[in-house]
Amino acid sequence: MSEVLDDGTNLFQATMEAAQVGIFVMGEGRFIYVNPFMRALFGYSEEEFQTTVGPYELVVAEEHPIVDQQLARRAAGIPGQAYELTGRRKDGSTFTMSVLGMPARFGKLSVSVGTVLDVTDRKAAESRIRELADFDPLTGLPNRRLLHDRVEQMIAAAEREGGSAALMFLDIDHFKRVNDSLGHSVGDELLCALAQRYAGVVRKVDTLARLGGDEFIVLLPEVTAAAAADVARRVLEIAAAPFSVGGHALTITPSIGISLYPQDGKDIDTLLKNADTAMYKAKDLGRNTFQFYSSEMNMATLERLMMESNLRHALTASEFELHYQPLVSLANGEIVGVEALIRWRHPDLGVIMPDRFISVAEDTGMINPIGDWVLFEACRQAQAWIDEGLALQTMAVNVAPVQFRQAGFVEMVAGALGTTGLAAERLELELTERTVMHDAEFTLGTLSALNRMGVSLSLDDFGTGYSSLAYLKRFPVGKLKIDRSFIMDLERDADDRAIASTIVSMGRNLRLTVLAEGVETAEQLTLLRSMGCGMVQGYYFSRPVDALRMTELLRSQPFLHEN
Ligand SMILES: Nc1nc2c(ncn2[C@@H]2O[C@H](COP(=O)(O)O[C@H]3[C@@H](O)[C@H](n4cnc5c(=O)[nH]c(N)nc54)O[C@@H]3COP(=O)(O)O)[C@@H](O)[C@H]2O)c(=O)[nH]1
Repeated sequence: MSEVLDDGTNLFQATMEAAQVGIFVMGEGRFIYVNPFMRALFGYSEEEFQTTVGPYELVVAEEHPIVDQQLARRAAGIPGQAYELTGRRKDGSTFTMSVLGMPARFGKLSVSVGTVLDVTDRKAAESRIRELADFDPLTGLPNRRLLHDRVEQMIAAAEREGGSAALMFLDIDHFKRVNDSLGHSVGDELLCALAQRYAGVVRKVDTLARLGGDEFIVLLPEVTAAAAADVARRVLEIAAAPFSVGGHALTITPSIGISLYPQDGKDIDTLLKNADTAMYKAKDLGRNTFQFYSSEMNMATLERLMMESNLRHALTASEFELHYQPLVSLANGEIVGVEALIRWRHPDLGVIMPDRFISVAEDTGMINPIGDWVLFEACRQAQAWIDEGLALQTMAVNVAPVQFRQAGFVEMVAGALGTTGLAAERLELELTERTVMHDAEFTLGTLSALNRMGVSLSLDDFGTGYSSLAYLKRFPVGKLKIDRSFIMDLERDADDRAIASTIVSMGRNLRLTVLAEGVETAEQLTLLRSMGCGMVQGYYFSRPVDALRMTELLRSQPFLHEN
């Protein structure tokens, strides 16, 4: 086929044969000329190129549309630019090639002249360079440069969407000793094994990077402090099991520092610096632990973690107990009921008040079994007092929102009453205004079912949320408890007096009992009585007391003379 182009000097032939690049001439979609280098590159003979092998045979099937496109452009006389394709040899093996085709004319013949280069090695080298630029060669993890990019991306997204993040600085305690005593290759192996374990703890969206030496970073986008603490705890756990490296069983511990975006820094350098400072705090505290940069976060998170891990145990270890506070009738000073209030008697920490653990119990789902226990225990105690002949009309029990909305709540209440023998009319469930108004139609169904059973319902913390008066009329509620915040300054604050008095009148008009919470002084009592409030509860009469003391109060009825 070379005769078509040969000017008779053999110069063309010699040049083509010496070229270390594939050169081809194509016309009407088939090869007119292919130089020896190109024939060797693809493994086809000159004859095969002349007869059966066209451009499609030289490229993997998925890239045929690109071939179509390029052929069309050359046919239209459009000059080409080098592009990359996956070449396919006669033996089926593939390689990356760079192809450049140009439209040309030889006499009357319109052709396309092109070159083909095998760029497989160059591509591999480029990717290796990229890898070296972005990844740590020992562990294959992102390096400082790539971490920098990821943090910047995270900050840009968080600024747009108001998100949060945590940056965790992990440093192996006494790593130098491993290198010094067992050599660097054992140290390197240990780092790789540790990196693999760390990788098992983080999510896909997180970045685990190695800064160098024994320093690793974990970037956790979209996490709360508690979730970051949870990850840190898991990192400590997974690092604890011994490593088997170079024939040695090695046990290591990390120290972890955590900085939070945006409160501890709004750029990578500040976040890294503060996480590093926190990591040193962790080392100072004896190592194998984590620390937040800000100390308040440590206290809050540690307390929460302690609560979370101890709450479940507390129930089975019978660490909860109920205290009771009298509900006093203003008509005659009689203790007509009691409110059951949970206490956690922790073996090391002493008595923990509900404000410190109820929200944790709600978040972890533990509120359901705890709430069930409270209900059962309160019913049992109420029936025990009644069996003793004590006049107890009402046992009031607090119900958390999550507990109220759990499936089977009504059945659980029925079960507690059935097991303990307490009459439903003696049980009063206290729900906050917010719980009740959250999903009013759902609430209405549950309240009605409880009401049909004979259980009374009371609206706790009344005045702090916002009740729809229309719903208030429809809900089968029997009592409003004026929130303590309105009673606290009753003597001094005219607004509080107006609010309390309005709630009392509204309750009376709706035929509801009104109870004022948090009564601490005789003056408050006098004011509430003048407003026509029906019931009171507060330290003025008694703090919450244990069952034994409450038995004495119920027996002695010491406030009858307060009337
Ligand atoms: N879901 C559940 N919530 C519960 C349960 N037990 C208690 N709680 C809720 O925890 C909050 C704090 O309760 P506690 O520390 O027991 O405080 C109660 C009283 O001690 C306090 N009180 C009563 N009188 C006074 C007073 O004169 N002054 C004053 N400073 N405090 C007083 O009020 C709390 C009772 O409040 P309330 O329930 O609104 O009637 C509290 O929100 C409890 O509801 C439980 O078993 N489950």
